[in-house]
Formats: sequence, structure tokens, C-alpha cells
Amino acid sequence: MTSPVVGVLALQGDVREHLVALATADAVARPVRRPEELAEVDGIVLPGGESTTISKLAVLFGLMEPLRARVREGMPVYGTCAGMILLADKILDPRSGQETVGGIDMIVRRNAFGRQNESFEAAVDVRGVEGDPVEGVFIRAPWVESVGARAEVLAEYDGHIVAVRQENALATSFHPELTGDHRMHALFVDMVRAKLMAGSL
Ligand SMILES: NC(=O)CC[C@H](N)C(=O)O
Repeated sequence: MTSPVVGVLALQGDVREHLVALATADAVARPVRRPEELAEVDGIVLPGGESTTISKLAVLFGLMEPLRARVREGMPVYGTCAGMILLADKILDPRSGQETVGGIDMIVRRNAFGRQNESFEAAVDVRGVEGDPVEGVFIRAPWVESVGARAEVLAEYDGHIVAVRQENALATSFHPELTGDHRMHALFVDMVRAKLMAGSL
């Protein structure tokens, strides 16, 4: 099967690192800034960065509604850190003007790990990732306060939920794109491939 085309929402944040990680995980990786570019991808990554800024730019660039529509239709989507916040159906303490794409029935707390420690690394066991724990890079990271019945918790750290999947949507508090370990991206590219296969049956 040909490689799936996976976009990275390229409005703000660590876009380049995700493009590299996706290419390593055998996807054709492309930045997405316009609705026409969104229409051409089989799946999309919402990167880390600043979630309020990304949200406002997505509205400004006319991408918010098309993104919501495609996620609702089942397009695979993976959000890291700020991207996780964007996938939450509800943010505990949103800043004014901050909207989300939604897609995962979860409540997210922004900058949750930040108060104790702005940035740190920790080994995280992620369900569905074989072998050693994933090296989790947490940068002013959110955690998930609670999930609904349809969401599956894939990992916890220090008693807090840090990785979640709900059907086509995957989210992590941490940044696998900043490490050389691309198993989370491989897991996501597998989700995209599975979706394409299901669609072509
Ligand atoms: N590294 C990150 O993506 C940080 C997320 C940031 N704290 C936010 O609210 O968007």
C-alpha cells in the first residue's frame, strides 16, 4: 500500500519536528495552512505550541470549521501538548477566545504540570506501544482531569492521565516529536493506514 498522506497543522508550534517524525514513520508528511491543503490529507497532527494562539489562528485562517467537520467524519488526528488541548471537548480554564476542535470526550487542565516544574522528562508506559517506555518530554504540559466512557486512557504519569485515544483521535501531554523515538508517530500512522484500508473495502 502507498504511504498515507499526513498533514501537520502549521499555524504555530513545533511543526518541523512532527514532519520529520512522520516521514520517519513512513508517511508522506505535509504542512497544512489552508482549507485546500486540509482536504488533501488522510490524517493530521496538531502540534505543541500555544493552544490559544493556534486556536485563534485556525479561526482566522478558516480552518476551525473544516477541521471540526473532518474530525467528526472520522479523519485520524493526533494532538501533542497544545494539540491535546485542541482535541479536548472541554478545557477546565480556557483563556478568552480559546476554542477547541474537540473530538475526545475529556476535560483538560492547561499548564497542569507547569506550576511544580515547567519542563521535565519522564519514562511513560503507553498502552499499544511495544517495548521500552516512551521518553516523555513535558513542556508546560496539560493533563487530563477526566475522560468520558468512549475515551481510552493509554498512559498515566504521577497519577495523572497523559495519553488518551477515542476512536480516530489520539492525544498526548508530552512531545514524542522532540525525541528520536518515533513509535507514537508510527502508532498514529498505523491508525491512518487502518482508516484508509477500511474506506477502500
Ligand atoms: N508545549 C506545549 O505545547 C505547551 C502548551 C501550552 N501550555 C498551552 O496552553 O498551549
